[in-house]
Amino acid sequence: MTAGTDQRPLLSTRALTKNFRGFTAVRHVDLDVAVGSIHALVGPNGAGKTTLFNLLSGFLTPTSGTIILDGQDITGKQPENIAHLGVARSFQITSLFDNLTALEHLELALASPTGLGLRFWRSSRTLRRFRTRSLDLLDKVGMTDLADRNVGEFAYGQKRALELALALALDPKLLLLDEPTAGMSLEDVDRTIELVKQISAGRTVVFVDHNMHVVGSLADRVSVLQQGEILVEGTYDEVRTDEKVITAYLGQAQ
Ligand SMILES: Nc1ncnc2c1ncn2[C@@H]1O[C@H](COP(=O)(O)OP(=O)(O)OP(=O)(O)O)[C@@H](O)[C@H]1O
Repeated sequence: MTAGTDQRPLLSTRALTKNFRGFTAVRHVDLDVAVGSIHALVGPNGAGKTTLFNLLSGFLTPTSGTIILDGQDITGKQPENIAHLGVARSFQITSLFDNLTALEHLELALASPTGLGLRFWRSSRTLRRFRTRSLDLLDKVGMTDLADRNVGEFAYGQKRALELALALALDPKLLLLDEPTAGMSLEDVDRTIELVKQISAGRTVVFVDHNMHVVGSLADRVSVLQQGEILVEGTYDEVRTDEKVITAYLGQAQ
């Protein structure tokens, strides 16, 4: 977090809980994410990270508990409403179209009512209104050269960078990144770390990643989840030396 950053939470959950037919995937989670911070969610497989992300972005409705965004209760709101309130999510599973160019993806995203979906057909004249902003977003993720190329030709790392640009199209207050470096080469991982640092300027980021190099390089705070609960929260150095965290990960290794 940069010096002088406001410490007020942009996002808070209280006793957030999600049950799936008797199984509790997220249990009484109290999470505070400071304005302007980069916050990592880590934990062994099945700890509840994806479920928590789905709750924060409205893709799942909590069984109980509350989610407050910038002072507003967003518990139980639909994903489109949450997106409108300034929360953007980049997905782990790619949702790009091979036969559209990078520029077309961004123009469509900007032209759609929520900025997220590509569901609405728009005339090319309408889309051109979004060209400058689209090029600006491509520039932010270092993809200007690829603007007119079909996404089908892109390498995996380039597709993930385009997804980041799409997530930025809404100019979100809060950016949720689901495993931004999953499946990447070492080189792409380092490029993505730099990219996330760059695009996080002026916004708040929550991300899930299994790669501890990524977590250590990016996160101001780290919450470690285990069996749906927050086991430990702190800086990367605090959590990585914590006995409970070491035991949780050793348990997984065994
Ligand atoms: N729709 C569902 N119905 C029933 N159980 C579910 C559902 N979604 C998730 N779960 C269970 O909830 C638990 C938490 O899953 P979740 O995907 O949130 O974990 P995770 O920390 O994201 O794991 P990973 O690191 O492997 O992605 C798991 O035991 C999973 O099987």
